[in-house]
This record gives sequence, C-alpha cells and structure tokens, in this order.
Amino acid sequence: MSNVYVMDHPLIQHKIGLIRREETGSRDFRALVSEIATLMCYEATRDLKLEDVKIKTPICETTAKQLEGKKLAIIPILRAGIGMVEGMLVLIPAAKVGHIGLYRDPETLEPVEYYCKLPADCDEREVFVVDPMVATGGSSAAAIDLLKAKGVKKIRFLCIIAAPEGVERMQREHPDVDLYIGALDDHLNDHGYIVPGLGDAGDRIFGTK
Ligand SMILES: O=P(O)(O)OC[C@H]1O[C@H](OP(=O)(O)OP(=O)(O)O)[C@H](O)[C@@H]1O
Ligand SMILES: O=c1cc[nH]c(=O)[nH]1
Ligand SMILES: [Mg+2]
Repeated sequence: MSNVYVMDHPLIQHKIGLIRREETGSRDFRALVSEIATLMCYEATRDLKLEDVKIKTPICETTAKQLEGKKLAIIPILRAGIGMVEGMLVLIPAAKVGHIGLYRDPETLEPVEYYCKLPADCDEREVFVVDPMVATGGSSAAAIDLLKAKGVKKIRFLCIIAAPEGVERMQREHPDVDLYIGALDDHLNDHGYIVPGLGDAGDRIFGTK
C-alpha cells in the first residue's frame, strides 16, 4: 500500500487557506501555489538517499553528506501542474522537467491526453509528478500509467488538494506511488469538483475561464 502523507505544517495550511478564498486573484494564487510547492517539496524529499563524501573545510578534513547520484525529474500534469514547477525547482534545481498534457473531459470526467515530452532517461530518474488537484484520480492515475509504461520505477505524487475518491483510486491502481497531499478535502460534487476545494486550479493560475 502506498504511503499517504497529509501535510500538517502550519505554513502549508495557512497558504492553502489563502488559495481557497474566492477573492484571491491570479497573481497571488500563482505565487502561493509556488510557495506551497516548495514547502511540499521539502517534505517529499525527506527520504532521498545520502552518501558520505570526504571533504576539506578551511579547518580540517572531514566526512560530509551529499545526495546519492540518483537523478531527479519533475513532471507537471498540464496545465495546472505547471504552477508547481518553479517552486519545486527552488529546492531541486538540477531536476529535469518533463510535461504530460491531460485535460479532464467535463462530461465524462475521463482524462484526455494531448501532450507528452519526458526526459530521454526518465526511466533512470526518481520522478515527482505534480498537479494541484486530485479529484476522481483519473488524471493522476493516467499520468502514472504513462510513466510506468516508459519504465519509470520510483514515483512520488504531490498535490495541494485531494478528494478521498481520488486518493482511494490512486491507492488501488498505484499502491507503489507515495502520495503527498496538502489538504484532504471532504467529497466531490455532482460536477466532479472538490468540496470545499478551490474551484478550477488551472483557470485560477492562468486567469482563464
Ligand atoms: O482527478 P481528476 O478528476 O482527473 O481531476 C483533476 C484534474 O483536473 C484538473 O485539470 P483540468 O482537466 O482542469 O485541466 P487544466 O489543468 O488544463 O485546467 C486538475 O489540474 C487535474 O489535472
Ligand atoms: O475541484 C477540482 C476538480 C478538478 N480540477 C480542478 O481544478 N478542481
Ligand atoms: Mg482546469
């Protein structure tokens, strides 16, 4: 069964409270999503492996720690996932960035793929998939299907708000993927929107309707 980590850090909770407010405009929304992504990245990188390395300080030789050679990739699910990329790169600047384009059909709620560009060596990388919203879980599960089909083995998924329905689906279909969730909400409404949620994350990041 996958590990599910629901963030309890007060800064994350405070910032999520701000992006939920309907009066928060795109400029603040974007900045806050990026800040939340940085804070969540800190939590989601806790188990990266370290190795010892011999170094010399200005005082003496010693053994320090460095990240093991494993390469990383950040994969946003377009569009809304783009809003989390810069914030992730603040902490893991050497990561490559791939893109998976999916939109959710408003009638069927099924994900439709329209773009995919991944690092050529993505199967050798630890991958952080990012999307602010997991509602039915259809888009997140489809993105992970696609990555697994390309040979990616170690996947973490970061979302700012998730519905219980989506978390259940991810656990059922991808029990090997660790889930990092900013806030676990109550339920989905009849249109597949998360309640209380924050509305359409992509529209709010990019100022579209
Ligand atoms: O869990 P699900 O039911 O699949 O819903 C979640 C998906 O819906 C939103 O994307 P949307 O389809 O609005 O595309 P956008 O990012 O281009 O706005 C969101 O960013 C997720 O990708
Ligand atoms: O509440 C929701 C559900 C899907 N996508 C969003 O952006 N918001
Ligand atoms: Mg959207």
